[in-house]
Amino acid sequence: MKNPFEKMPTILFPDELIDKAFRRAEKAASAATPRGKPFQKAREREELRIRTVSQVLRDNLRKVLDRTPGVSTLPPFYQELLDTLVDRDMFHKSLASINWAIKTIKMLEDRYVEKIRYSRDPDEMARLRRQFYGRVASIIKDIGDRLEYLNKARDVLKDLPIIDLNLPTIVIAGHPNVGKSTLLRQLTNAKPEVASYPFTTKGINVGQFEEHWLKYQVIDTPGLLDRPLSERNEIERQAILALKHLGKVIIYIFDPSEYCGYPIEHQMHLFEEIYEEFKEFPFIVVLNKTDIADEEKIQKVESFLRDIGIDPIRIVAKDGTGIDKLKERLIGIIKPEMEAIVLHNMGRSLNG
Ligand SMILES: Nc1nc2c(ncn2[C@@H]2O[C@H](COP(=O)(O)OP(=O)(O)OP(=O)(O)O)[C@@H](O)[C@H]2O)c(=O)[nH]1
Repeated sequence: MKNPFEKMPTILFPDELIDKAFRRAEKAASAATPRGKPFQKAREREELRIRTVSQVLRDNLRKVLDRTPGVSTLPPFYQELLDTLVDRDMFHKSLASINWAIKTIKMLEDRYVEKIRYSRDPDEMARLRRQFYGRVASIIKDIGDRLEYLNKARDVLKDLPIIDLNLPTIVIAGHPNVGKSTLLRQLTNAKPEVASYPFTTKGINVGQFEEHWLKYQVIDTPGLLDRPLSERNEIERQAILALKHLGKVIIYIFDPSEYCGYPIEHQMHLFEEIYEEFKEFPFIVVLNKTDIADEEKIQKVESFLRDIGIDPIRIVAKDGTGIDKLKERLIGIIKPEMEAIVLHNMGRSLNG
């Protein structure tokens, strides 16, 4: 799945949109070759102007509606992100007002075409057509603020991360510099794609790997799961909530070498916070940089973890040591769940 907002079109300013419609109408009217008496020719031209203006306006507005996903149809991950970035209520109201405008313009079109059909006076027809122009122009101006709001929302939303919501997702956490991106590269065997994520200047790193015909997605969100809760603002908390809709397993990385710049006591403290925050998730904890770490520090972290029932894995992300074991553990957690989902879906399609 792609970013669901990727196809949202830019919307013209109200004046531009109105001008465009009126210009098209003039072009259509002058290209037409109506036949009959003068009042019949005039009628055909005025009718054509009205229909064209209505069509151009409605087509442009319809495009916005068609290419903007309805909020309630979005996966929870994107709904959560939407809430942090734009006002969901305003977003919804803006779309509703476009819908209203489309219907009202169509209604006016039909009404004015009918009025013109009853007339035999070209001057009156022109007056009616101008009246129609005035009314549709004011409808477009009325929704101008809403259109502008959607334009701004689009600029923000089109940059949301491209994450495959169908893949089981593994989220990496741990202090800065403990080796998160090194592990991601090692696990996914590919240069991770850096997608922009609205809460960090660094972007989100996304990579995938395949094992036993199942694809897995690994993401690292620098700046998000590497600091204590108290240092996070409201938006970051919301972003973490969004991650919760996405993740299946958390890999937490310790750096017992302390080369990352954080003493192990700090790392244990952050771990406790993240462990608490994601308590409904399975955790896999790795001890990285065991090639350069003191055995004593490694054991200290290990015994801290074992006390809370976690069996950590020693790795060296830089050269791949321990990665196979880590993958095995990941697959052991995710695969049965994925298989259960596949069986469940197969059962459903067989029964229905
Ligand atoms: N000796 C050793 N160094 C490692 C290992 N894994 C990572 N490093 C080094 O640790 C440093 C930090 O690694 P990164 O992968 O950039 O760490 P990070 O957690 O992604 O950092 P941020 O994205 O800034 O949070 C780099 O210089 C890596 O080369 C390891 O297993 N052993």
